Amino acid sequence: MSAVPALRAEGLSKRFSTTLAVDDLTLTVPPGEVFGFLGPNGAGKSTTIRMVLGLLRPSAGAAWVFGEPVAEVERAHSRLAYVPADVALWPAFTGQECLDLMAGLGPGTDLTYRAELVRRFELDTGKRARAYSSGNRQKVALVAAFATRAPLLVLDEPTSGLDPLMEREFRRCIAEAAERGQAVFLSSHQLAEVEAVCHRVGILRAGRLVEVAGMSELRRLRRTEVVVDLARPAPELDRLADLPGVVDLRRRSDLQISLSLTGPPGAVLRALGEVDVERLDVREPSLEEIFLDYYGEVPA
Ligand SMILES: Nc1ncnc2c1ncn2[C@@H]1O[C@H](COP(=O)(O)OP(=O)(O)OP(=O)(O)O)[C@@H](O)[C@H]1O
Repeated sequence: MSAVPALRAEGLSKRFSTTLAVDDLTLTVPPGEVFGFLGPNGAGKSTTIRMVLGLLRPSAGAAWVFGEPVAEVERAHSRLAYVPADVALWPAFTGQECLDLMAGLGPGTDLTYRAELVRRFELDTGKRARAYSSGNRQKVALVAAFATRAPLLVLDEPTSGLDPLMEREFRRCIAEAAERGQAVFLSSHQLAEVEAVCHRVGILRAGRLVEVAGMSELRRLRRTEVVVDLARPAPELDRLADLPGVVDLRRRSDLQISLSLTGPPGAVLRALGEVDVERLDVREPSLEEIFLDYYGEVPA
């Protein structure tokens, strides 16, 4: 395995008039690593990726793909495949024609794997691209990128239009890519997604990389919001506050409590099993809410 990083950024910055969209970003992604690039809307993820692709000139700093400066577009792109957040395809081409065109542009395509991916993503490649939904356009771009087996995959929020079954397929493809030694740079604003597929994650906040963490460190950011509606008052639930992993227990009324859970739910579920619960609402907070909780403010 090459010792040269798949992706390296050094002091990478981009200013748009008064907005410092990316501020002094330094990071390294070795070959074979799935790196999650996490941040709320507007944090600077797409701007970073556009600089990495050579589509946008940095105001300061530099980036390299397998040692090639990203400004050397042809050489850098011979080692990478890219899926943008908003996939645009040639409207009059069928899905198959788009795939064939993309296969001719990139670093080479494994046609057997591509056929397998078309099947797994249930992509109807006979349709014209203009008739595709945004999710289907995303699938075409994902199939084309995964089928290249490029040593670096750069994916910018690639699953925003995918349904849960396809999201599962996407996660399998990422795992397969990592097993083959490909590096993946995955931008996302979904904590659950990066938690499922990434080895390491960088958190971007208002253009600055505030943290690079392994997945176990990231899990401390994770919490579940639980709201319990009761059929009748249950004052004994006050003791939930003493259970491990329960934070911020609130009694909203005689018949409703809410809490945040940071660990396994077993103890809470057992306690709830002993009272008369009418409705249970469990949800993952958005990344914005987690930031608010963790940093005490919503990123600008
Ligand atoms: N061409 C541009 N001109 C001026 N400002 C821009 C431009 N492109 C991006 N920005 C600003 O830079 C900041 C970062 O935007 P960017 O699109 O990189 O964020 P993001 O993390 O990708 O967000 P999202 O998840 O919404 O795609 C935002 O404040 C945005 O408004």
